[in-house]
Amino acid sequence: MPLTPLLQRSWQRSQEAGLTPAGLGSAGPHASAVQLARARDRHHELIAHARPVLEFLFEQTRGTDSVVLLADAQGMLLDAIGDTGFSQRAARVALRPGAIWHEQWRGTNAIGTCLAEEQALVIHGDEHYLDRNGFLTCAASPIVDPAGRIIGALDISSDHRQAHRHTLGLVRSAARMIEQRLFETRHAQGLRLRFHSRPEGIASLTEGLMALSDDGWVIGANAAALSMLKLERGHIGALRADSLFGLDLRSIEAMARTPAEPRALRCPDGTMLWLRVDRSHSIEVMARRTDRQPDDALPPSPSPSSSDRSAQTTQDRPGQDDALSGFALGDPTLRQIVGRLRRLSGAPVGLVLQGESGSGKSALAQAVHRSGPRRDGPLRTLHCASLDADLLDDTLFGRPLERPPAPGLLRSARGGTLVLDEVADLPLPLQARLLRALQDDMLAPLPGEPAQPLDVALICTSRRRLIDEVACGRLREDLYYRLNGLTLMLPPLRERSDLAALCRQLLDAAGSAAAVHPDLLEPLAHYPWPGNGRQLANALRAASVQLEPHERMIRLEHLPDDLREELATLAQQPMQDLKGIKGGLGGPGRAERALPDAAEVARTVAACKGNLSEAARRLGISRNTVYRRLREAGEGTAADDSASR
Ligand SMILES: Nc1ncnc2c1ncn2[C@@H]1O[C@H](COP(=O)(O)OP(=O)(O)OP(=O)(O)O)[C@@H](O)[C@H]1O
Repeated sequence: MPLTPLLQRSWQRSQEAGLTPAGLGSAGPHASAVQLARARDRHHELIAHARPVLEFLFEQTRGTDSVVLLADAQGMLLDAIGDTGFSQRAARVALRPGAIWHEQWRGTNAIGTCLAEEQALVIHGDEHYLDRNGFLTCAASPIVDPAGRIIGALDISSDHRQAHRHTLGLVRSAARMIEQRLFETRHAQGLRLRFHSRPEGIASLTEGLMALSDDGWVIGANAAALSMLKLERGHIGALRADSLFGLDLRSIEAMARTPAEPRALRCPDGTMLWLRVDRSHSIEVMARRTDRQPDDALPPSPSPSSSDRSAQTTQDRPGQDDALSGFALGDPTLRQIVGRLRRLSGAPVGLVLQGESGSGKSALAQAVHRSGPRRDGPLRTLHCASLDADLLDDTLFGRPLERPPAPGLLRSARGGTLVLDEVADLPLPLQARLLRALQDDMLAPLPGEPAQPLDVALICTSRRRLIDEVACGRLREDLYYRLNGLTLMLPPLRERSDLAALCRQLLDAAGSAAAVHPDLLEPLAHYPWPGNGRQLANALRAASVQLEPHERMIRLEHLPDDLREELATLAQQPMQDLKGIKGGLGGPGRAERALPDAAEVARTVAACKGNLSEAARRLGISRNTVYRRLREAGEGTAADDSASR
């Protein structure tokens, strides 16, 4: 059978992974029930949107010996629906939730290969690398999120005698349905642009969708939009709508407010557009490409200077240009968080901010204070993890009997805000004392002064979930309920869709006029950022000082060595992992020697005193894989502490 170039590449990867066509008995990798539950929890949004589509596909294929599958971006099966008889047969080759169909484990197969090749495809019969999968014919399509990242794959697997030419089209369309649902949810509140070469293509599965941030940056686009505008994923977050459509944001917003007939527009590159505004304040744009040359790619728009941007922000969001708006850069989760904080503003409700180290909890706490009615009052912070019990007591409650008396933070924050950083690190006796003060809502009087009401807004931050701290006895339950009026979980940087905007903000804050080159945004978006915003801010600061005086764009070569190294490792994964373990081609089969599991990785990291780089070296895998394994084992938080080492 002549191999297509795609199959050649995939077979080559399978071979390099140490697989042999007759290999892999029953010992293929399979997530434990706990790991599967965690993965399903992590991907709950994808699963929720995919489930009705899976059911729809199942209806289309019912009675044809088929199973419909949903996988995550690593090829782990998250959901499956199929004909009972065939499902049992499929389960024998691990076509069931928890199995991992990444090419490195199961060779050429529709799910793993579509993820590796980033395209929809069919793998039929003996095109599968492993003989045992030869009875299957499978069609799969990647699923891409609004930020342009592949987040999973959809697959229909059938008995190879049931191969049908239309299956690939069906899977591809179904994947688009899921992507559209994700898009609508993630960008329900923002401005949305809809493109098509024909007016009747609007709202069809082939429409281009684009979402804009409040200040006009492109923060989401589906594959059709990128293809119609000849853009790449890296442009998401790096372009402004006005540079694409020749319309300033005010005009777009004005149209969004008034229902109107579609309006013709000509883009700067000659593309004809029709713009229609609907009542739900989304915008529909119909695009007709004119005689643009194929290589006439849209140039990335130059980033406006920070002064341009701040001027525009002030104009575009009257009354909203406060410290909190610095967190609404385009990521839907953060936008929702900011919305909830604005509604909370000034209410006497305890606020708890949870999130990984460096995800911006302290920065957000400061922004809450600066944007609320207590902004003119004091802002104080107590770092509960960094002081011993006596010092904490003195710092929080003061030393009233001393001459002069030391007031303590509870008193000095009166009329303002007190941030309790890592509140569960307060020793239990101090927690009891704090609870009493909060319940009394009064401060013990200083000598010669009357007792005073507390009058302090409390914000607690924690890297761990406070409810878990209660469960393990580190935080008093009664204090927890007193502190916890509204709990918000900040997303880790790797899950945010506003990386480009955050880079600009951090560079601005560092006083740098530099910008991140669009080509660099894609690798940065795939990096897991264990140190979150803190790590990004440091990397950008370090990179910006590497620029020559005539340079403005930060590129790969300007990044710190360790980050560059990790990005390079990441670019080579998963094959790099395999090489580290197997010593390249010809090594023993995957079934005999697997990647170290999460427990082994956790043990090695502990032996290396939390130094992830050293653990990676000892295990012969990349640091990024170490990090991923720790997260699988639920130990990401512990690793965060040492991740910057
Ligand atoms: N909107 C933002 N999102 C993420 N990071 C930000 C943001 N704004 C600023 N940062 C950067 O991230 C750094 C870390 O932020 P911050 O100290 O608030 O994190 P944290 O979650 O409180 O971390 P830790 O738990 O380690 O104390 C800041 O100093 C800043 O450089």
